[in-house]
Amino acid sequence: MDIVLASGSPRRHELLERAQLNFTTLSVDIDETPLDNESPTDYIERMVATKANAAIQQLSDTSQVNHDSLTSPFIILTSDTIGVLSDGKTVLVKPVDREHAYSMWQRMSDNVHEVWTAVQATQVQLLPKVEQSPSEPTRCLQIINQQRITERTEVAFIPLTTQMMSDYWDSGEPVDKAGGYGIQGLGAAWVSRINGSYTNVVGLPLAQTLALIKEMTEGSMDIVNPL
Ligand SMILES: Cc1cn([C@H]2C[C@H](O)[C@@H](COP(=O)(O)OP(=O)(O)OP(=O)(O)O)O2)c(=O)[nH]c1=O
Repeated sequence: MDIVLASGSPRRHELLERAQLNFTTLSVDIDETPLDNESPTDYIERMVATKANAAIQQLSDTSQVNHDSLTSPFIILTSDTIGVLSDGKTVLVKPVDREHAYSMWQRMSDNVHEVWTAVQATQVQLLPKVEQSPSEPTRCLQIINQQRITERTEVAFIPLTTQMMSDYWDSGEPVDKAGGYGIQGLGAAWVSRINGSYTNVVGLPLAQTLALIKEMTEGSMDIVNPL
Protein backbone atom coordinates (compact mmCIF):
# COMPACT_ATOMS: atom_id res chain seq x y z
CA MET A 1 0.00 0.00 0.00
CA ASP A 2 1.35 3.47 -0.90
CA ILE A 3 2.54 5.72 1.92
CA VAL A 4 2.66 9.50 2.02
CA LEU A 5 4.87 10.92 4.76
CA ALA A 6 3.26 14.30 5.40
CA SER A 7 6.27 15.95 7.02
CA GLY A 8 8.85 18.54 6.15
CA SER A 9 11.27 17.15 8.73
CA PRO A 10 14.47 15.83 7.09
CA ARG A 11 15.00 13.62 10.18
CA ARG A 12 11.68 11.84 9.63
CA HIS A 13 12.47 11.32 5.93
CA GLU A 14 15.88 9.82 6.76
CA LEU A 15 14.49 7.54 9.46
CA LEU A 16 11.72 6.15 7.25
CA GLU A 17 14.18 5.67 4.39
CA ARG A 18 16.16 3.36 6.67
CA ALA A 19 13.23 0.94 6.61
CA GLN A 20 13.59 0.59 2.83
CA LEU A 21 9.95 1.48 2.33
CA ASN A 22 8.69 3.23 -0.77
CA PHE A 23 7.02 6.46 0.18
CA THR A 24 6.37 9.94 -1.14
CA THR A 25 6.51 13.12 0.89
CA LEU A 26 4.42 16.19 1.33
CA SER A 27 5.13 19.25 3.48
CA VAL A 28 2.36 20.48 5.73
CA ASP A 29 2.39 23.88 7.34
CA ILE A 30 0.15 24.35 10.37
CA ASP A 31 0.00 26.63 13.43
CA GLU A 32 1.83 24.71 16.18
CA THR A 33 1.13 27.16 19.03
CA PRO A 34 -0.07 25.32 22.18
CA LEU A 35 -3.42 26.52 23.56
CA ASP A 36 -3.63 27.95 27.11
CA ASN A 37 -3.47 25.12 29.68
CA GLU A 38 -3.47 22.48 26.96
CA SER A 39 -2.13 19.17 28.31
CA PRO A 40 0.77 17.44 26.51
CA THR A 41 -1.59 14.62 25.44
CA ASP A 42 -4.24 16.99 24.09
CA TYR A 43 -1.60 19.08 22.31
CA ILE A 44 0.25 16.25 20.58
CA GLU A 45 -2.97 14.49 19.52
CA ARG A 46 -4.31 17.76 18.13
CA MET A 47 -1.06 18.30 16.19
CA VAL A 48 -1.00 14.91 14.40
CA ALA A 49 -4.71 15.19 13.58
CA THR A 50 -4.35 18.75 12.25
CA LYS A 51 -1.33 17.73 10.15
CA ALA A 52 -3.36 14.81 8.71
CA ASN A 53 -6.28 17.13 7.85
CA ALA A 54 -3.89 19.59 6.19
CA ALA A 55 -2.38 16.74 4.13
CA ILE A 56 -5.83 15.52 3.05
CA GLN A 57 -6.69 19.07 2.05
CA GLN A 58 -3.54 19.38 -0.08
CA LEU A 59 -3.96 15.97 -1.69
CA SER A 60 -7.56 16.84 -2.56
CA ASP A 61 -6.48 19.88 -4.51
CA THR A 62 -4.91 18.59 -7.69
CA SER A 63 -4.05 22.11 -8.79
CA GLN A 64 -1.66 22.40 -5.82
CA VAL A 65 -0.22 18.94 -5.60
CA ASN A 66 -0.08 16.15 -8.08
CA HIS A 67 0.04 12.69 -6.57
CA ASP A 68 -1.58 10.91 -9.50
CA SER A 69 0.64 7.90 -9.09
CA LEU A 70 -0.90 7.07 -5.70
CA THR A 71 -2.91 3.88 -5.67
CA SER A 72 -6.08 3.95 -3.61
CA PRO A 73 -6.31 3.25 -0.70
CA PHE A 74 -3.11 4.71 0.72
CA ILE A 75 -1.70 5.75 4.10
CA ILE A 76 -0.86 9.27 5.23
CA LEU A 77 1.67 9.38 8.08
CA THR A 78 1.83 12.44 10.31
CA SER A 79 3.98 12.92 13.35
CA ASP A 80 4.72 15.41 16.11
CA THR A 81 7.51 15.59 18.70
CA ILE A 82 7.46 17.55 21.96
CA GLY A 83 9.40 17.67 25.20
CA VAL A 84 7.54 17.35 28.49
CA LEU A 85 9.10 18.62 31.71
CA SER A 86 9.18 16.50 34.87
CA ASP A 87 6.07 18.32 36.18
CA GLY A 88 4.22 16.30 33.51
CA LYS A 89 2.43 19.43 32.33
CA THR A 90 4.87 21.77 30.60
CA VAL A 91 5.14 21.27 26.84
CA LEU A 92 8.46 22.11 25.16
CA VAL A 93 8.10 23.08 21.51
CA LYS A 94 10.49 24.70 19.03
CA PRO A 95 12.11 27.84 20.50
CA VAL A 96 10.77 31.07 18.99
CA ASP A 97 13.90 33.01 19.99
CA ARG A 98 17.06 32.84 22.16
CA GLU A 99 15.20 33.80 25.38
CA HIS A 100 12.62 31.11 24.84
CA ALA A 101 15.37 28.51 24.31
CA TYR A 102 17.22 29.62 27.47
CA SER A 103 14.03 29.42 29.55
CA MET A 104 13.45 25.81 28.42
CA TRP A 105 17.08 24.79 28.87
CA GLN A 106 17.26 26.26 32.39
CA ARG A 107 14.47 23.91 33.40
CA MET A 108 16.02 20.94 31.58
CA SER A 109 19.50 21.53 33.04
CA ASP A 110 20.62 18.83 35.50
CA ASN A 111 17.15 17.33 35.19
CA VAL A 112 15.15 14.65 33.43
CA HIS A 113 12.48 15.41 30.84
CA GLU A 114 10.54 13.22 28.43
CA VAL A 115 10.39 13.38 24.65
CA TRP A 116 7.03 12.32 23.21
CA THR A 117 6.44 11.56 19.56
CA ALA A 118 2.95 10.85 18.29
CA VAL A 119 2.49 9.14 14.93
CA GLN A 120 -0.88 8.99 13.20
CA ALA A 121 -1.53 6.66 10.28
CA THR A 122 -4.58 7.76 8.30
CA GLN A 123 -5.78 5.37 5.64
CA VAL A 124 -7.71 7.12 2.88
CA GLN A 125 -9.37 6.13 -0.35
CA LEU A 126 -9.88 8.19 -3.47
CA LEU A 127 -13.46 8.78 -4.50
CA PRO A 128 -14.36 9.58 -8.11
CA LYS A 129 -13.22 12.98 -9.28
CA VAL A 130 -15.66 15.86 -8.89
CA GLU A 131 -15.29 18.42 -11.66
CA GLN A 132 -16.18 21.79 -10.16
CA SER A 133 -14.88 23.81 -13.06
CA PRO A 134 -12.05 23.13 -15.51
CA SER A 135 -9.76 25.39 -13.46
CA GLU A 136 -10.53 23.60 -10.17
CA PRO A 137 -9.83 19.93 -10.59
CA THR A 138 -10.59 18.36 -7.24
CA ARG A 139 -10.57 14.85 -5.91
CA CYS A 140 -12.26 13.58 -2.83
CA LEU A 141 -10.42 11.63 -0.16
CA GLN A 142 -12.35 9.59 2.36
CA ILE A 143 -10.83 8.40 5.65
CA ILE A 144 -11.36 4.66 6.08
CA ASN A 145 -9.10 3.93 9.05
CA GLN A 146 -7.10 5.96 11.53
CA GLN A 147 -4.69 4.83 14.23
CA ARG A 148 -2.29 6.67 16.50
CA ILE A 149 0.56 5.81 18.83
CA THR A 150 2.50 7.98 21.26
CA GLU A 151 5.97 6.91 22.32
CA ARG A 152 7.77 8.40 25.33
CA THR A 153 11.52 8.49 26.01
CA GLU A 154 13.20 9.77 29.18
CA VAL A 155 16.17 12.08 28.60
CA ALA A 156 18.59 13.32 31.29
CA PHE A 157 20.61 16.52 30.79
CA ILE A 158 23.91 17.46 32.42
CA PRO A 159 24.09 20.83 34.26
CA LEU A 160 24.18 23.62 31.65
CA THR A 161 26.08 26.91 31.98
CA THR A 162 25.09 30.20 30.35
CA GLN A 163 28.16 29.91 28.11
CA MET A 164 27.06 26.46 26.88
CA MET A 165 23.56 27.76 26.12
CA SER A 166 24.92 30.81 24.30
CA ASP A 167 27.32 28.74 22.17
CA TYR A 168 24.64 26.20 21.33
CA TRP A 169 22.10 28.83 20.29
CA ASP A 170 24.73 30.45 18.06
CA SER A 171 25.33 27.11 16.31
CA GLY A 172 21.86 27.40 14.73
CA GLU A 173 20.99 23.80 15.53
CA PRO A 174 18.26 24.39 18.17
CA VAL A 175 15.86 26.51 16.14
CA ASP A 176 13.75 23.85 14.40
CA LYS A 177 13.77 21.26 17.18
CA ALA A 178 11.38 20.56 20.04
CA GLY A 179 12.96 21.57 23.35
CA GLY A 180 15.61 23.38 21.31
CA TYR A 181 18.08 20.53 20.93
CA GLY A 182 19.04 17.72 18.58
CA ILE A 183 20.26 14.52 20.19
CA GLN A 184 21.58 13.48 16.75
CA GLY A 185 23.77 16.60 16.57
CA LEU A 186 25.73 18.85 18.92
CA GLY A 187 22.94 18.44 21.47
CA ALA A 188 24.20 14.91 22.16
CA ALA A 189 26.87 16.46 24.41
CA TRP A 190 24.15 17.59 26.82
CA VAL A 191 22.53 14.16 27.16
CA SER A 192 23.88 12.04 30.02
CA ARG A 193 21.33 9.21 29.68
CA ILE A 194 18.23 8.13 27.80
CA ASN A 195 15.67 5.53 28.69
CA GLY A 196 13.58 4.38 25.72
CA SER A 197 13.64 4.69 21.94
CA TYR A 198 16.43 6.84 20.45
CA THR A 199 14.66 7.32 17.10
CA ASN A 200 11.65 8.58 19.06
CA VAL A 201 13.78 11.50 20.31
CA VAL A 202 14.99 12.26 16.78
CA GLY A 203 11.35 12.55 15.65
CA LEU A 204 10.01 9.17 14.51
CA PRO A 205 9.97 6.00 16.66
CA LEU A 206 10.90 3.70 13.81
CA ALA A 207 10.11 0.24 15.15
CA GLN A 208 6.74 1.40 16.51
CA THR A 209 5.90 3.27 13.29
CA LEU A 210 6.65 0.18 11.21
CA ALA A 211 4.48 -1.92 13.53
CA LEU A 212 1.65 0.60 13.09
CA ILE A 213 1.94 0.47 9.28
CA LYS A 214 2.07 -3.32 9.36
CA GLU A 215 -1.03 -3.50 11.56
CA MET A 216 -2.93 -1.11 9.31
CA THR A 217 -2.06 -3.09 6.20
CA GLU A 218 -2.96 -6.32 8.04
CA GLY A 219 0.56 -7.61 7.63
CA SER A 220 0.35 -7.43 3.83
CA MET A 221 3.48 -5.28 3.60
CA ASP A 222 6.84 -6.92 3.74
CA ILE A 223 8.61 -4.50 6.01
CA VAL A 224 12.28 -4.89 6.70
CA ASN A 225 12.74 -3.71 10.24
CA PRO A 226 16.36 -2.67 10.39
CA LEU A 227 16.58 -2.26 14.15
C1 LIG B 1 14.18 16.45 20.83
C2 LIG B 1 14.54 16.46 19.36
C3 LIG B 1 13.65 16.94 18.39
N1 LIG B 1 13.99 16.95 17.08
C4 LIG B 1 13.08 17.46 16.04
C5 LIG B 1 12.12 16.40 15.48
C6 LIG B 1 11.05 17.26 14.81
O1 LIG B 1 11.45 17.48 13.45
C7 LIG B 1 11.12 18.59 15.57
C8 LIG B 1 9.83 18.88 16.31
O2 LIG B 1 8.94 19.53 15.46
P1 LIG B 1 7.63 18.85 14.85
O3 LIG B 1 6.57 19.89 14.84
O4 LIG B 1 7.33 17.56 15.53
O5 LIG B 1 8.05 18.49 13.35
P2 LIG B 1 8.55 19.42 12.17
O6 LIG B 1 7.87 20.75 12.18
O7 LIG B 1 10.06 19.41 12.18
O8 LIG B 1 8.12 18.58 10.90
P3 LIG B 1 6.60 18.26 10.38
O9 LIG B 1 5.61 18.95 11.27
O10 LIG B 1 6.59 18.82 8.98
O11 LIG B 1 6.50 16.77 10.41
O12 LIG B 1 12.20 18.46 16.52
C9 LIG B 1 15.24 16.48 16.66
O13 LIG B 1 15.56 16.50 15.47
N2 LIG B 1 16.12 15.99 17.60
C10 LIG B 1 15.84 15.97 18.94
O14 LIG B 1 16.69 15.51 19.74
